[in-house]
Amino acid sequence: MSCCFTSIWLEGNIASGKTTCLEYFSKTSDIEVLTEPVSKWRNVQGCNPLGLMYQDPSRWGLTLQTYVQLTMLDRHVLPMSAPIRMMERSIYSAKYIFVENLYKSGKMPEVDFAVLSEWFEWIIKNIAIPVDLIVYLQTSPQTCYERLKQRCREEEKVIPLEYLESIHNLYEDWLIHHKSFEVPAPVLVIPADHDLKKMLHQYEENREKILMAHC
Ligand SMILES: Nc1ncnc2c1ncn2[C@@H]1O[C@H](COP(=O)(O)OP(=O)(O)O)[C@@H](O)[C@H]1O
Ligand SMILES: O=c1ccn([C@H]2C[C@H](O)[C@@H](COP(=O)(O)O)O2)c(=O)[nH]1
Repeated sequence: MSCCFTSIWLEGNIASGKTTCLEYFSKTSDIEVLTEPVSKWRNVQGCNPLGLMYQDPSRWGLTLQTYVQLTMLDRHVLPMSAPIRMMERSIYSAKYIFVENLYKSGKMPEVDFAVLSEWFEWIIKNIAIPVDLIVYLQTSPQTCYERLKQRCREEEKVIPLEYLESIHNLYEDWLIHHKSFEVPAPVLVIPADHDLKKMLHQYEENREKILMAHC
């Protein structure tokens, strides 16, 4: 990343508290916050690829993940409007976590995985996607399961604990154990099973590390 701009990705399991964390940092001047375009994934020209994927992943996984890849890329290439950008997830986690999970669990046909993989490889080879720091909100799958139920997003009512465990394991292999894929920036791990008050305290404690990421 250039010396004037800092790009941070906020990664973590479903309902780990990413949006809540971004809301907190959005109050800081000089920080631009980009949330995941979930509303688009729930409504593209009147269709709901997120809901379809949860109902029938083998049929609709490719459809959703193609659209996720496009909309995340669109976020990554948006010109920055502040010196620091905090962005919820990335085109990398879409591929390394969610596509990988569909494929590994036998719910994405080999041909769909191959097409998505070639698209992804082309994108990261040909389009600059800068990142200075990855902040990983590390939670237990059980915590996410409870928060997910509390949030009560209609499409996600079918998600079992095992799904969150798979996503968790893929995140841990990628960002903690460095066992699966390239990690494109240093990782700051923030334990995130705590209540909101303690989380806000931890965000304050880590503020400098986050904001000075490119220095
Ligand atoms: N530290 C926390 N303790 C308890 N509930 C939380 C905490 N952080 C977030 N939540 C709640 O959990 C749910 C998921 O949080 P959210 O920020 O939307 O997660 P994500 O963006 O990672 O999916 C929301 O209902 C939110 O209010
Ligand atoms: O590549 C992706 C990214 C996200 N999803 C799903 C997972 C959740 O149901 C929603 C949004 O995630 P949050 O963690 O609540 O922000 O989108 C996916 O299927 N594929």
